[in-house]
Amino acid sequence: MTLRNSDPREKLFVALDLSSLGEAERLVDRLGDTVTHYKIGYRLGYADGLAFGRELAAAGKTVFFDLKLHDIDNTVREGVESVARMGAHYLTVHAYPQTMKAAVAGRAGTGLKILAVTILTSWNDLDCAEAGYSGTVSTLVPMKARQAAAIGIDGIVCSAQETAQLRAVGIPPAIEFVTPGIRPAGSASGDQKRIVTPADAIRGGADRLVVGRPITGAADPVEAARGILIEIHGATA
Ligand SMILES: O=C(O)c1cc(=O)[nH]c(=O)n1[C@@H]1O[C@H](COP(=O)(O)O)[C@@H](O)[C@H]1O
Repeated sequence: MTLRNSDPREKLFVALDLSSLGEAERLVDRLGDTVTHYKIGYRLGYADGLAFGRELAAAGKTVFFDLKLHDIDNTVREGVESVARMGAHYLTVHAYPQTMKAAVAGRAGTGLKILAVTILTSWNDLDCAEAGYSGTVSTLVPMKARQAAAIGIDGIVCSAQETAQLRAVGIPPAIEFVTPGIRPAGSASGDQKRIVTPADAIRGGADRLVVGRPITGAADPVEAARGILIEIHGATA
């Protein structure tokens, strides 16, 4: 294992789900070198966060734009081309075959990695049924992950509850497993329904953990991030 791969910070994306640029800048300053990987989603992204993401990338941070794209092929491909020019490292799309194919075409020749969101970690089997799916989480996530792998997607977003099963059904190690729904023991689950602790996520084969409120909502975010990094380090083989 290389030194770089053994740095637990490589495995933690902090979700900057904050309401303003000022708040995000203050948190990033406070976290300093403790955190190297950031995710920017709807809340901050639509509040000048995309330009901030570009600045973070220029400052050497790894930046994940969580835009969860899903639209007609042309719009997805051209949108991905624009994101690739912003210097972000990761971008999410929903794991529908046409959307994933368009995203892979849009990022061709760039360093941008496309992550496919399978079934949201805030969903359980009842939510899948309500949305019109005939399958369950345990059948839909592998189906979508296989489709993503065949299309050439770089990573899969799922719960860490599913990662071991996905490797067992042949999703190759080159495809990263990026897992939200991470909750340190004793922390509030909020709207997340498929939660896993940081240590169990790593032991189960997650490559990267996405953590928002357990860090952004903590009285001491630096201490919360450090606690999660210690758990990741302790669980890394
Ligand atoms: O694509 C994502 O990042 C994502 C997918 C998913 O299935 N579940 C999920 O929670 N997320 C994101 O991961 C973050 C989780 O935040 P917390 O629940 O606050 O830790 C949020 O920014 C979500 O938008």
